[in-house]
Amino acid sequence: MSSSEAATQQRGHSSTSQTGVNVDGNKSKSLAQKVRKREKSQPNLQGYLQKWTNLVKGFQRRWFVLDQGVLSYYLDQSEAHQQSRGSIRLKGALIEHVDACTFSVTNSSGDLNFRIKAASEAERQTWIVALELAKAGTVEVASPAKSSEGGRCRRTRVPDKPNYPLSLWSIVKNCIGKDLTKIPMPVNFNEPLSMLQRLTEDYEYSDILDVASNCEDECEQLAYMAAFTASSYATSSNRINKPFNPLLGETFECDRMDDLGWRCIAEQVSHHPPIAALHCESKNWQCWQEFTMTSKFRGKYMQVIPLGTAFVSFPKTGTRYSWRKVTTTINNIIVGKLWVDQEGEMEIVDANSPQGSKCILTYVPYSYFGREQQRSVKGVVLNRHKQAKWLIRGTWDEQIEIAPVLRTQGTPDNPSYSTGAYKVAWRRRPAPVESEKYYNLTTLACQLNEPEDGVAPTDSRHRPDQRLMEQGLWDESNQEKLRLEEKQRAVRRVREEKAKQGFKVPDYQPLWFKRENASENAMHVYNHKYWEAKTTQSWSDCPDIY
Ligand SMILES: CC(C)CCC[C@@H](C)[C@H]1CC[C@H]2[C@@H]3CC=C4C[C@@H](O)CC[C@]4(C)[C@H]3CC[C@]12C
Repeated sequence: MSSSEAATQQRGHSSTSQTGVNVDGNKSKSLAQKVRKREKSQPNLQGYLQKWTNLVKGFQRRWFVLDQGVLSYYLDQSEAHQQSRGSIRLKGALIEHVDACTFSVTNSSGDLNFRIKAASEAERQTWIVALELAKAGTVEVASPAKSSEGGRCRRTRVPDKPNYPLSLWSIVKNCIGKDLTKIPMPVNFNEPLSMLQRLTEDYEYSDILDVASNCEDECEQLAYMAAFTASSYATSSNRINKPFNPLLGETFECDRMDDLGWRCIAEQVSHHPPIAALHCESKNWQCWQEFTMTSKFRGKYMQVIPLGTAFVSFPKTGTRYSWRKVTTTINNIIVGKLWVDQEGEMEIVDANSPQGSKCILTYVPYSYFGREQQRSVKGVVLNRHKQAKWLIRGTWDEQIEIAPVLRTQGTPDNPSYSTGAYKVAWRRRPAPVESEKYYNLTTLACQLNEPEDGVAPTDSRHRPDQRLMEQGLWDESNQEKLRLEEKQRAVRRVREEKAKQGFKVPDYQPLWFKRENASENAMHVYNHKYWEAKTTQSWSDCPDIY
């Protein structure tokens, strides 16, 4: 029996059922009546209960116990390890389903307890019933919060996507062979996020990096890295809208130090070809990447081949890794429902020594091995002597499991392994309720474009066409988009004119990144000036791009 199970039983509750919570039959009947009664006076209740059920569904293997007013969340042993920063992840999961302000999370010696803080008396009542339903017991829900504790209160959704049908084919049929970023497209196919914001979503499952940062075994660390790289594709399974192509000099900051433990800054450092540079930091790790892509539109489908490299460094273990992203294919451009696939081989290599250990991951394309293999990811971690040490299996849209290799048999060309037990290194959080109405955005994604005071004037959140689009004003947005693109072209023309007249005109100089040629592949790296500039609001060097 795991310790959590023991704890559960000690308190006189039995283990979880399918929905993660055991509801005593008789009790739930009377509670159901109670709910119906309350519902009459509180039409909102059903919504809360729906949210609650969805929340619980997401945690099938976990435990919920109500004890003296505190709803405790227990992890079984294997996950306790995986979620050493569980409070954050837990909070993240909860934020997906309920207003961020209704929760505060505390981490007490191994167990994770969360208290529910209601914003109003009505909401408090609602939670009492919801919790009673989930588990019989006396519940005490804290009274309305005076001020929101820790972290600020963030929005949890964006306006619904309006329905203005337009045929994609009618727009792109004359563009076969062209690059996606060069095809002029109305916002009807967009999502209300810039590519800078979309790339920031790579850190949605940053808790995997926190776990990896504590791995003493480099090969195990690499296995977690595999899970992390796969997790960044989760959203692409149902997000088939085009992010806004950032303007040259556009930036995006995302400071989630207070609740998620990281902050990220991104800048569009080149327009032709479009290149974005990102830098994300936390106390346990640092990540940076340069992203650029080539894309080919081939008629029925379109392929995006990302160029550029992503890096991670773990100060605690002194390790650094790098990898390149795999090819994304967007299918059914002409007819049918659009769908996205990932394919290719990804090598996560030791950035300190090329002879070091590495992880080889294969994103298996659809149709290769039939339906059961859809979206599957398989891989192996090799140590510096090329011996297999960990196996990785799973899918990029659901979960990744990892297991240590105990013995290798067979021939070098056709090895077979016996492994220890597989553990879940990453599991996707369930989609927020009704997200299909708003571009299938996750809660984090919704919060990325939330207006915020004090950010740079070049921040994606100030981009007017993107804001109008989010608000559903697509005609106005399309007009603005044309204006901004024209403004960008005008700046470029002036530069070209000057060059023609023999003036020496330097290329655009990024404000927050510098081009580094030290390594064999030149790339833009962070110059560590952004957050300092933010504290003093020194934005005078920012270009006027909107
Ligand atoms: C014609 C229109 C509708 C096509 C839309 C294409 C969209 C869905 C494609 C174009 C470029 C793609 C992105 C390319 C690279 C990455 C980086 C990776 O770390 C996560 C996925 C992500 C972010 C892809 C998501 C899907 C994407 C945004």
